[in-house]
Amino acid sequence: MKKRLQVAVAIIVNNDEQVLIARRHAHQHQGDLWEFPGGKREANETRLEAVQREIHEEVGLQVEQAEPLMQIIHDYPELQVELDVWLVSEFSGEATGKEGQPLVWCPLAELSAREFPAANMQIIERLTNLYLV
Ligand SMILES: Nc1nc2c([nH]c(=O)n2[C@@H]2O[C@H](COP(=O)(O)OP(=O)(O)OP(=O)(O)O)[C@@H](O)[C@H]2O)c(=O)[nH]1
Ligand SMILES: [Mg+2]
Repeated sequence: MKKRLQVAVAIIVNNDEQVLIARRHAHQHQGDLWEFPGGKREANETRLEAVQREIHEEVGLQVEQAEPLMQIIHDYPELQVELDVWLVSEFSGEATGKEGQPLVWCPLAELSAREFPAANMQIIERLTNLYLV
């Protein structure tokens, strides 16, 4: 059986309609691609706690309020991921790459020009519709 990972990811949009993206390290799964910050949910954690913890650990922001946006199950050849995608409506702090990863506030209109893992395609489509229509 393939491994299945539950992954909490955050769509963090600022007042200039830019979304926070990070570049995955070369050695990671789906390396060198852009991602929305987040990571694997731990046992004993709710989905909301997972996204709050991951965002604090990876980019140093406090998630003050977030709403579930969508869930995506995607099969990579080597593993299956369940992306639990949150739209962060309120946050505080300054974003920094706590794990040495490059961070960019990317204008929503330019998201589709970046390379993301295949599982992210539906998210990009959804965001484009939400904000640019
Ligand atoms: N964070 C994040 N992971 C994603 C995205 N899209 C996607 O397919 N993934 C996949 O989700 C899985 C888990 O994410 P992760 O590597 O961030 O997990 P993590 O922060 O707990 O990493 P760690 O194992 O180094 O502690 C990876 O296999 C990654 O390729 C995305 O937009 N953001
Ligand atoms: Mg991560």
